[in-house]
Amino acid sequence: MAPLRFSANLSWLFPELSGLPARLRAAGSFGFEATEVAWPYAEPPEALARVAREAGLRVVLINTPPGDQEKGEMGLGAVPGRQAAFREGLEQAVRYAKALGCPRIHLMAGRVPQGGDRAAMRGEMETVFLENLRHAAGVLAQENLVGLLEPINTRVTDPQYFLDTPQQAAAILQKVGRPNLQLQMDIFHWQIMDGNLTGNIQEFLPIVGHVQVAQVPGRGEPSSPGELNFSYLFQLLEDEGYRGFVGCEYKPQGDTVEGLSWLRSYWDRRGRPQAGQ
Ligand SMILES: O=C(O)C(=O)CO
Repeated sequence: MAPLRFSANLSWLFPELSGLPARLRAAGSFGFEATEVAWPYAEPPEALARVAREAGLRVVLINTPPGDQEKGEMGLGAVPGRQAAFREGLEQAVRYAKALGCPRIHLMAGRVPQGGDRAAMRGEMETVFLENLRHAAGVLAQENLVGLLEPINTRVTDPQYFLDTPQQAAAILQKVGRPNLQLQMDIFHWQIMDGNLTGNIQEFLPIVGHVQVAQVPGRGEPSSPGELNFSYLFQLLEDEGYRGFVGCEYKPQGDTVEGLSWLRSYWDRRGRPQAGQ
């Protein structure tokens, strides 16, 4: 089986470095071939693309903008009344993805609006999400881009988030029925919501376009103390033939590079894919 390919999530890694350019350089120096950034929008895309190129890095995932974070927004895809803002954010994300050569965009669903009742709003929010996803799939297809839906756990991380299980996301993807919309599997969130990782990974991997990892419950390195056996989970992903990227989206428990010893060990044991493979 081919070794897994890892991506440095620079919205989480290298917090000891200020600014995305410095984090890009640090990720390249460590030996990553790829990075992902939730919201790269504070920097001009061409400047970021230059730094990434100089660092020998591909950018493999960005998110649609969060919306008005001061009003508690965390994505707009399923938020009633925010369709125009979602479409504007999608256009911005597509501009950045094209400049960065980034093939995937996480289409953030967003939260049940403050004061709203999840059960009462579920139908309306799903209808808005389906409408926005059909639009997004068409826009992305023109640029040969993939849109991703990520369930985020509502037990701990984000109780108001609209999309919180792979079952819900898969049902929405089924309804939209566009091949360039896929599932973003964040193993941290899946463990917290349901456990049953072997069963869920095997069931949903065929529609997965990106994976992210962090230990549970502390959201630290895969090697940090916690519930998950990543030696087993990485082997499972290899055995199941997963060929996408695995995003290191975790909170370093100390110095980022020291905390990456688990990845050095993986590369020592499994070898490193050649860049561009
Ligand atoms: O919160 C997360 O896990 C995300 O990946 C948001 O993009």
